[in-house]
Amino acid sequence: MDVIEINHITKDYGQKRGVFDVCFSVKEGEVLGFLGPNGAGKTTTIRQLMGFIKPDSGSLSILGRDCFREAGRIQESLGYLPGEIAFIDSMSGMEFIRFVGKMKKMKNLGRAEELMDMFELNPSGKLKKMSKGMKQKIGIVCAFMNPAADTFILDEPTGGLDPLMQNRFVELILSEKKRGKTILMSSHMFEEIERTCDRAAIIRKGKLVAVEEMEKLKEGRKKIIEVTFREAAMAEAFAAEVPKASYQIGGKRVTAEVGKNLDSFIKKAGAYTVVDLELRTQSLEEFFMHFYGEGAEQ
Ligand SMILES: Nc1ncnc2c1ncn2[C@@H]1O[C@H](COP(=O)(O)OP(=O)(O)OP(=O)(O)O)[C@@H](O)[C@H]1O
Repeated sequence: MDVIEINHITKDYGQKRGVFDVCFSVKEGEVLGFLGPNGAGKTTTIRQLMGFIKPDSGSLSILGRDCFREAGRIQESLGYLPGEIAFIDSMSGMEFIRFVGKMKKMKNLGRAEELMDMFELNPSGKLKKMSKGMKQKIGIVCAFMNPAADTFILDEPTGGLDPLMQNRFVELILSEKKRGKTILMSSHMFEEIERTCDRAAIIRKGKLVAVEEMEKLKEGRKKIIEVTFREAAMAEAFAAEVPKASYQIGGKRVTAEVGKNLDSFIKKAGAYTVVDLELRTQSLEEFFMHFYGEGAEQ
């Protein structure tokens, strides 16, 4: 069953800004990563899901309710983490968490306490004196504090968090996923997407360019081979024989993408004196650049 449905939405801000005919859905119990470069339209899409802005055309729904008309009802069982959180600066972190708890009509803050422990957050200080990372932790606590929430929408959830806390965040997502929660999250962090998501939706210049199973994206990554020869002349001669090989002028190293051609690549290299050989898999980030780059619409 699709929990979050985005049906051909367009929000046109002019000068090719906005989102155009975006269409995808998030299934029950799925974690979907929403990826794209700066200004691609991730936040614009998320704001429409939250009912903050109305699409020019198309529609969005969460659990069958229209995101714009029924935003209030939807939010009762939704956890939301905005990209930029508007805090009431005069409050302490704890006062803010209590305030959000009250808005969510929560009877106790047990889950919030657990999350504060998990993220090693001391919320007693004033918000205006808190670092970006601390504020982000407060945002995470507020987004996940309602145990009754079944759907989560997270806009750049780990912005400002250090690597240790990014790891805690990945653990939190995996545990919520185990509980069957449905999660849509936008991110620039390829590692956290790779570790948490079932599928990824990729947006570029306001248009969706791909929605793919994570496993399939991982399989699609190329292998990169780097061979170092004894002499630069050997590297040059070898690079000329291999399509898609890159060779730095004057260098001894040749870098190439390999797939089915691995065997012929090795045999050709074997005709020269090889002093070092390295094989690595393209990172997810390198792989996504192919969707982000020029000509990605094709
Ligand atoms: N209220 C608005 N009025 C005019 N243009 C807007 C408005 N909101 C967003 N835009 C433009 O729409 C485009 C998409 O912006 P959006 O914030 O959705 O991108 P994003 O993918 O979330 O990027 P980032 O990763 O930088 O947050 C940008 O060109 C932005 O300048």
